[in-house]
Amino acid sequence: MIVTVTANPSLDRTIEVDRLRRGEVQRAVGDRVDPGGKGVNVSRALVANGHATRAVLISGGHAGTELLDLLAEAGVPIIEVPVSQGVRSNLTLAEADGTVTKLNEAGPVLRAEEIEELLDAAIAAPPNYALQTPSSSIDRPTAWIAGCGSLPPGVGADFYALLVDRARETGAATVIDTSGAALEACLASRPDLVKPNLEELAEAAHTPITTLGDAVAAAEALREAGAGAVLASLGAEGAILVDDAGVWHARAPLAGPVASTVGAGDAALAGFLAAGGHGPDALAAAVAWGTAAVALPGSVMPGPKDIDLSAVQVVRDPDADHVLSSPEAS
Ligand SMILES: O=P(O)(O)OC[C@@]1(O)O[C@H](CO)[C@@H](O)[C@@H]1O
Repeated sequence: MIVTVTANPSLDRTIEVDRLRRGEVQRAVGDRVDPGGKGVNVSRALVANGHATRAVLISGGHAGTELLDLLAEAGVPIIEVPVSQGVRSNLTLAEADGTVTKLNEAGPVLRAEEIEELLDAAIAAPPNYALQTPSSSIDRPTAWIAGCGSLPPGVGADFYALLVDRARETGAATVIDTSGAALEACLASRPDLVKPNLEELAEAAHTPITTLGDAVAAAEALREAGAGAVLASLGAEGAILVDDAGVWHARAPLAGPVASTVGAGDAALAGFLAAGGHGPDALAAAVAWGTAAVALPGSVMPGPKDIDLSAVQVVRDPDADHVLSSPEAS
């Protein structure tokens, strides 16, 4: 069972234009609405591939109602924590050449009691972690709590640190996918895994990253600060996994043109957890799921027919001098 926790979910609106011309009135050539927020996307990807999950999220306002309706349509089991202000809407402007401009709202201001209810809901679902995960087998956990995404106003940067501390009491393993102060603050609580993208990794390690060696060194710095393992998504360059057992790099060729990079990192995390959340096979799954997501519009999550594990190449101790290309958008 993989429980995702999204403190700042969103209704993701995607507007497609041939080419964005700032300051002009333009007609969209396409549009779509997806349920959004990083943890929500991880749960959507898991459901699309037949894995057990629950999405714990806040809900409120018209956007929140629409978000819950879309999740029900997609068959995503949810635990909602009603809040007084409305869930945000995030806007993606997608141009024909693959350029993506993303405008994310800050999100609703949460009250102290709403934050507490969200933490309680995360820990309460499901109630039988201890049965699923003997405390000594954290290397191969069967239950994960995944805290994903930005934190809305009113939520302290220590939210994920609190989540990790409380999750530990349940026997579940923890993964945190966030950025900035929230990522740095969670490390002291020693999450089992963190999943930054390239920019988030560089920011958290306070170092520029231009080569694979730089990325591995930054991941090691996050491990020294408390993370058990680091799964870093590197956009077109695939992903690296750095843990107690070693360093691996995996990548896969794109199957077709880039439709949308939004949510690709979330699909990658879902693939990693679905494949056991540990080791090079899980890394290969992460890259297969993430690569499949890039070929799909908006933040559509890939299903089994989209995912090609055989196209992924995994290398142990990759070439540290390899210069990385484009950063990931998410
Ligand atoms: O503002 P955050 O929480 O960092 O990111 C939110 C978001 O951009 O992440 C998902 C893609 O990863 C989208 O569904 C959503 O709009």
